[in-house]
Amino acid sequence: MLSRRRQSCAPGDRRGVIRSGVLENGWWASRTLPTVGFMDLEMRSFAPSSAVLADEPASAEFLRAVELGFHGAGPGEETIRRWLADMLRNDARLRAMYDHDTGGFRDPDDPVGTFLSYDKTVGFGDGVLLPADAITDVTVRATHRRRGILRSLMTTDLAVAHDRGLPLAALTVSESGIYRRFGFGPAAVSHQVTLRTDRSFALDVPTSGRVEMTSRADYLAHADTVFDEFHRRTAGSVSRSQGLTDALAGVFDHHTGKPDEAVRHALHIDDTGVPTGSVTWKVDDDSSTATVRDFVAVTPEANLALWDFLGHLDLITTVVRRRTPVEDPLRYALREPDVYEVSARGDFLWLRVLDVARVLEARTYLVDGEVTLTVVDDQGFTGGTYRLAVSKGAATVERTRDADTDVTLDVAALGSAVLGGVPVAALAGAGRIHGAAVDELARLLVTLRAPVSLTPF
Ligand SMILES: CC(=O)SCCNC(=O)CCNC(=O)[C@H](O)C(C)(C)COP(=O)(O)OP(=O)(O)OC[C@H]1O[C@@H](n2cnc3c(N)ncnc32)[C@H](O)[C@@H]1OP(=O)(O)O
Repeated sequence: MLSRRRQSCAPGDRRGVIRSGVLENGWWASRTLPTVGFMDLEMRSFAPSSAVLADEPASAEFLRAVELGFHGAGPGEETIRRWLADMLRNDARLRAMYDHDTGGFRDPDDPVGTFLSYDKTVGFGDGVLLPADAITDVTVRATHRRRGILRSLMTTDLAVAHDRGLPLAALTVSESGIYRRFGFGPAAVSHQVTLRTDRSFALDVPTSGRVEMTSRADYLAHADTVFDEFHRRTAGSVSRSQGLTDALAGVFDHHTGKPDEAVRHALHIDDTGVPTGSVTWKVDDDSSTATVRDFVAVTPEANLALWDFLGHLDLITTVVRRRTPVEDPLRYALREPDVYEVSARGDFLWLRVLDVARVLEARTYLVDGEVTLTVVDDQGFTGGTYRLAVSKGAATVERTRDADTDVTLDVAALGSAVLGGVPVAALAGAGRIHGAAVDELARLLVTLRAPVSLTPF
């Protein structure tokens, strides 16, 4: 049951308040937030119930507002219809803020704030997948920024996720300075790689399996299976929606909604005949740069073979790949490693722990040991002291009233450290983790591989 309540701040009140509230599955949130200006705000939470655009004007306006927030040229009707269908398939939760004080210059049904979340899974490696509140499409109209609208939407969404028992929230960021205050920490780093593929490009190790360039349809027949296997095996991986797979494969162009015929497709098939890698790319207008749109390798063999294939495309002298794992083995397989340049680095996946015990118990450990952690959580979801005991690679985590804390960290630092994406020593050096047992925690949280996410959302 969803109820809508309208709140306002009094005209003329230059230090007024927004009181935002929403009743959802019995949950009531009410927040008082500092703000300025004249606003008559209402937060609505809703979900599309149809993929027919005409039946879903609020969802369509929501998507148009998202495009406005990201300075886009505006998605065409066909794109909106596709995203609507995807939201429907994925039980998206839309939260939008409306300002009814339009002065007569704006449609009051155009959202001034948007926020979308849906349930995904985050891989913890070895087949372990934890449910997560995946947050995206966060925008606030340029005229309404820095008045607490994002804070209001985020606080509501996280509280609902926590109440629903989700152990994690996840997002990718447009700017890195925004989300730590809400308990998110950068958890999986990724690189943009610029590969010089002139005559100096060559591997000096053999590759295995075969690479086939395919039609879009043949590619799509295998892409999900390849990704699902990668996701199952990989800590840090975030599950994908059909809409994302389709968009990366060029099934539709964001602006026109029509197929993007310039997108090319290839699969890697291993020596036993199983597809273990998939790649899509597009050649830029200069005809000499190939930009990778998607690159999924289940095995190191698939990774090398797909890179080798891209590196040998005739006429192409540069291959650019975003979302490259930080521990990409390619560099070490090259005859001349300096053709491989890390041209950008980004904190790609951010995690917000909502249930400390479930998250720490989900991963495996290389060493045994014990440590008592105090987690500081300004939003009150997870704060407290926990005893982490690891035996034979598995953790047991219990809340404790034990005053003897070994280590204190804020919840954002826990999000960064939990999958081994940011070393505990670096977080301690940054002053985000402290206490007598920092080294013991660092030893416990060490992982064999850095986490990897290949899912933009
Ligand atoms: C998960 C995603 O979707 S990532 C995409 C984020 N969206 C964009 O980048 C689109 C363009 N930007 C925007 O739409 C808006 O500026 C937003 C959504 C980033 C911020 O919305 P606002 O309503 O202005 O944020 P709000 O006023 O609630 O600010 C909350 C806090 O975040 C801080 N903050 C907001 N934006 C930024 C920013 N760009 N950089 C650093 N801090 C920021 C505020 O100072 C405030 O801090 P405080 O409460 O601790 O003092």
